[in-house]
Amino acid sequence: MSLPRLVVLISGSGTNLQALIDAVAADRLRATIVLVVSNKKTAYGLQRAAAAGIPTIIFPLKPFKDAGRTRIEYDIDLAQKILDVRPDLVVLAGWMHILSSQFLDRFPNNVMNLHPALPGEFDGAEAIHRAFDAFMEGKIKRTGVMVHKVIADVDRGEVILKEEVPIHEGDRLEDLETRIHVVEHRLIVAGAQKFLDELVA
Ligand SMILES: Nc1nc2c(c(=O)[nH]1)N[C@@H](CN(C=O)c1ccc(C(=O)N[C@@H](CCC(=O)O)C(=O)O)cc1)CN2
Ligand SMILES: NCC(=O)N[C@@H]1O[C@H](COP(=O)([O-])[O-])[C@@H](O)[C@H]1O
Repeated sequence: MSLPRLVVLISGSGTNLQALIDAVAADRLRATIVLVVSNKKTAYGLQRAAAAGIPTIIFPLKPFKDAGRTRIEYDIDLAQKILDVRPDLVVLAGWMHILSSQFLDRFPNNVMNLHPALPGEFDGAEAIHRAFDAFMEGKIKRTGVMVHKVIADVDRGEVILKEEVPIHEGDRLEDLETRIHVVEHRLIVAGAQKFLDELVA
């Protein structure tokens, strides 16, 4: 029986992609990563994929904008490139574009996102910084990480896994970022495996 096929979308360093790569190599994630797509040509995650022998596509939005084309057209082209490799699951691992319904309609119930916040808190970009600011204002004592299904409503899809992350007195932002990234690297693997197990159940 062939392994489930993952496509991973990135925009940056790719430490969460690396966690997936390492988990597949160590047989802690029963899947194969068949493609990595980045919207940023400078994303270090592209180097991580290449080092692991994983095909990559660099697909920036700017050429579409420069040609007077829309984000919807971008999303439709992006979806087709991904569909061409027949994924079982698309993982957003630091993918920093909001995906339109025209993209999501092509992937019913098999897009997953990692987000460094708890459900209903700090949706969107810069979640860790915003949580740290809320802590410094005395509003929260903890934040967290979640893996969720992706719907049009940003970061509001069904939660697959979540984990609280404490914020300690005296923490600097980088202390919280480090603590969160450790949880992310574990949760993205566990969340992908749980998602795949539920797909075949
Ligand atoms: N339809 C959905 N698209 C995406 C989701 C989602 O849940 N539904 N998750 C995000 C990831 N993400 C938070 O987890 C997130 C990433 C980026 C943004 C954002 O405001 N992006 C800006 C552009 C930023 C940039 O290009 O530097 C934008 O798209 O205008 C919000 C949330 C991935 N997509
Ligand atoms: N809203 C989505 C979001 O903020 N995603 C965040 O981007 C970073 C990607 O790091 P990486 O490129 O090292 O995996 C991670 O912290 C991830 O939670």
